[in-house]
Amino acid sequence: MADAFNDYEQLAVLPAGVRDFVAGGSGAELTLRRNRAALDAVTVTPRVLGGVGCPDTATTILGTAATLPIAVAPMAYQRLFHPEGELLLAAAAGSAGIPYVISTLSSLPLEKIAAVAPSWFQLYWLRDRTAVRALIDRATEAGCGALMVTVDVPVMGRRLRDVRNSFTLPPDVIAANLVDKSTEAHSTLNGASAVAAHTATAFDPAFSWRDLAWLRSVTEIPLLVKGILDPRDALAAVDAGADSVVVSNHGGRQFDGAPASIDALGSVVDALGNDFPVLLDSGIRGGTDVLKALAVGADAVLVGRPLLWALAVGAPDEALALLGRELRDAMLLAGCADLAAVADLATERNPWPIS
Ligand SMILES: Cc1cc2nc3c(=O)[nH]c(=O)nc-3n(C[C@H](O)[C@H](O)[C@H](O)COP(=O)(O)O)c2cc1C
Ligand SMILES: CC(C)CC(=O)C(=O)O
Repeated sequence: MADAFNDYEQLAVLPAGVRDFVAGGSGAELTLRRNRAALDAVTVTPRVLGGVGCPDTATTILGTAATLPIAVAPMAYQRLFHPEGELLLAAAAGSAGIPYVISTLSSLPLEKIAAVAPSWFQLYWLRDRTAVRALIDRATEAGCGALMVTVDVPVMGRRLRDVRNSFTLPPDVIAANLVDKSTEAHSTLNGASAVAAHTATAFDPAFSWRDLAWLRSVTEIPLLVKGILDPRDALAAVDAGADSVVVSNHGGRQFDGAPASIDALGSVVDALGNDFPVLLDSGIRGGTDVLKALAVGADAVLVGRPLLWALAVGAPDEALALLGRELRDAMLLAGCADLAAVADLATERNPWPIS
């Protein structure tokens, strides 16, 4: 049993290459580290004597009712961490009452995952437009409640840990949704990362606003654009028909030099206005981080790596229960009866970060 949501990284027993694939970032991992330093540097001034008692964490995210302002971030290849992979994590999300986001690169077919819990589908933009269309249709048919299109991976960031490890997927972990390309991440060329080689052939590096407008024209499903950091791009996403944006630097795995997501959040919220739904990810490691993100202006967060470590331990349900408890504790300590009160808290970026 873990004591804190962030404990599972220590508890997980995984091959070194898999551990590095999860923990690593791109380049010198500056943005990866910045995510944590910036969240640590945010201070929130608590309110007192509000008679809170039992804080209410319930919300609605893009029309989906959720018990917490949290969704499971889309993450590829979850059978790397547990034989049941996506099914176990999605079921835990379903029991916790929060949305699970199925990755384009899930290691089980999206239909099987959507059958165990209310899910959204994350879309990577493939060179093959017919394949993109097929994924949208399959996700819709499977009952996915929203489409989250990822816009910060024209190509995978150079993950030096994966390159140095010549990281490849084991034979039983496949990209189950991609009919022709499901096993391409299994062999390396010249000691490169096989995952990087696969995405370089599969993903369209020229993905553009015009494609996003096309996507909007072919589906009425709620559309989230994941990977926004600049307020001008946030406005362009809204122009293209997005229903929400996810402020994200992909957990420091893409452009190494990007700001921390929490530092980019304020200007995006200012540009879009308080009523437009904005999500955030990258660096959320506990209930206090969730509260900070909401106090700075997010409506909800995506939680990433800690849930993969928890999956490896076989305890994603316990992890989500802990995260919920941490959020309720943080709300009580900060004097917030509900999430509207969290949005009203005063925040500052402390010039003397703790670490
Ligand atoms: C192992 C791993 C796989 C990921 N796969 C995807 C993916 O398939 N699609 C996607 O949009 N983001 C993917 N991401 C990024 C996450 O959705 C999220 O943006 C990131 O993990 C947030 O950072 P954090 O984990 O440090 O909180 C992946 C992240 C990790 C660690
Ligand atoms: C295989 C990758 C493109 C999946 C991903 O988004 C990531 O590892 O960050």
